[in-house]
Amino acid sequence: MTTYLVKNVSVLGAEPTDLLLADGVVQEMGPGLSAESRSSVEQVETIDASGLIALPGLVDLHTHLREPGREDAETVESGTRAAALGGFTAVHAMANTEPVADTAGVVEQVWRLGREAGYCDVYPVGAVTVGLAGERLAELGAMADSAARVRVFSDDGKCVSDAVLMRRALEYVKAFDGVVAQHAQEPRLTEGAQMNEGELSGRLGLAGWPAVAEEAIIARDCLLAAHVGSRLHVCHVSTAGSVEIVRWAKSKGWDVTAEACPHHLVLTDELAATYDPIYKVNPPLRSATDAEALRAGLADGTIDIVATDHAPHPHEDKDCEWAAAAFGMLGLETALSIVQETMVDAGRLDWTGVAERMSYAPARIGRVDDHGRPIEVGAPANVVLYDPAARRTVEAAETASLSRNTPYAGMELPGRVVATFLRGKATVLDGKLT
Ligand SMILES: NC(=O)N[C@@H](CC(=O)O)C(=O)O
Ligand SMILES: [Zn+2]
Ligand SMILES: [Zn+2]
Repeated sequence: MTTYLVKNVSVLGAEPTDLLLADGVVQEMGPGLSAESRSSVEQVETIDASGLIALPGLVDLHTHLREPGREDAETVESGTRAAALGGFTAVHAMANTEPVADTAGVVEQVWRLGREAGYCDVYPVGAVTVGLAGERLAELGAMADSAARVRVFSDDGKCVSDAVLMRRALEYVKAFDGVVAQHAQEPRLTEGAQMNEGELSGRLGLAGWPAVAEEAIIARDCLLAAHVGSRLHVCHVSTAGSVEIVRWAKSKGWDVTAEACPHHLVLTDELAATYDPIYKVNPPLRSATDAEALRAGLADGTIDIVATDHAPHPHEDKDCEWAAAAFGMLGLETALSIVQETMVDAGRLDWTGVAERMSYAPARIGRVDDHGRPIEVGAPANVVLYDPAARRTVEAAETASLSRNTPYAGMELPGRVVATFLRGKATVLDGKLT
C-alpha cells in the first residue's frame, strides 16, 4: 500500500504541518517530515498541501443509496463514489430500499456491498417497522447482532407516527445502545402536501405542509425519549420551531440529537415559485427565517450535525410536473461547500466546529468507532484534504451519482475536496476518484 506524505497542511485551520499516512493510520505528524526515513521498499507519494486544510473523514448519518431495488437511481458503489468525492469516509445508508432493510439479511447485504466497493464505509440503518408500514416492530435485535452491527434505526421517508410503536422502539434499542432516528412528519397534517405551508403555497396553488406537522412529532418524541430514558435523533430539522423544541429538550438534559441538511441551510421555499421539482424535498424548503434559525442552531450546538439526506431520483421521477415528482435531492458532493458558504465563510463556525458537526458528532451518534476521530498520531487515517479558496461551478452531469437531481447546478460554490483517504488508502486524489 502506498504511504502518503502530506506536506504543509493546516489541520483544522492550525499552523501548517506534515502528516505521514502509512499502514492505515496517521503514523507521524509534525513539521519537517521527510520521505528519506522510510524504508526503500515502501512506495511514498508526497503531496504538496500548501493552502489546504485537513479535516477528519466526514461521516454522513443520512444517505439514501437505493440498493437493493432502485439501482437505476443509485447503487452502493455509485453512492459511495459520490460520498468519497464529497470528503466522506463513512455513510449511514437509509432503510427505505426495496426490499426494505428490516432484516439481518438485507442490512448485511448492504454492509457487504459497501466493503466490496471500498470507497467509503457503509453502515446500514435498520428499519423500525416491518416494511416501513408503521404496524409492527422489525427485528431490531437481529439487525444489531448481525455483521452490519446496526445501531441507527429509522423508517425515514415515513414517520413512526404511532406513539405506542415509537415508545416500544425507543425502549427496545436501549438494549444495544441504539438510537431511533425519526422522520418527523405527522401524516394526517401533511396529506397531499407539496411545499411549505404559507402565503406562497396559497398563491402557487400547491398543498401546504405546515411547520406544526414536524414540530408536533418532535415534541412528542422528545417527551417519549425522556419518559423511557432512551436516545432520540431527529432527522432533517427544517423549522425554527423545531430548533426551539430541540433546544428545550436539551435544556432538560434529555438524550436528544438533531440534524440539519445543507439544502435547508441555503435554499428557501421561494424556489417553489419556479415550479421546478428539483426543489421538491421532504421536509420542504422553508422560509428564510427558518433557514436562519437552523444556521443559528447549528452554530450554538442545538443542532448537533449536518447530514446530507442525499436522495437520488432518476430523471423520469424528477422531470415532470411538481405534484407528480419525487421528493429529494442529491447532497453528498456539495455538503461541505454549502457548510463552508453558510457557516464558515459567514463567520459562524470554524473548521473545528465543522469537524464536530460533520465527523465527530455523527460518528458518536451512530456509535461508529473507526471514524470521527481527531487527526493525531495513531488514529485511523480517515482524512480529507480540502481547498477552501477554490471555487467551482456545479455541473449536474459531473456527479458520480447515477442520478442528476442536484439543486445547485450552475451555481458557483466555494471549496473543493482535493483528496480523501479511507484508512490510509486514497479514494480521491487531485479531486478525482482513484
Ligand atoms: N428527503 C426526501 O425528500 N426524500 C427521501 C426520503 C426522506 O428523507 O424522507 C427519499 O428517500 O427520497
Ligand atoms: Zn426523511
Ligand atoms: Zn432521508
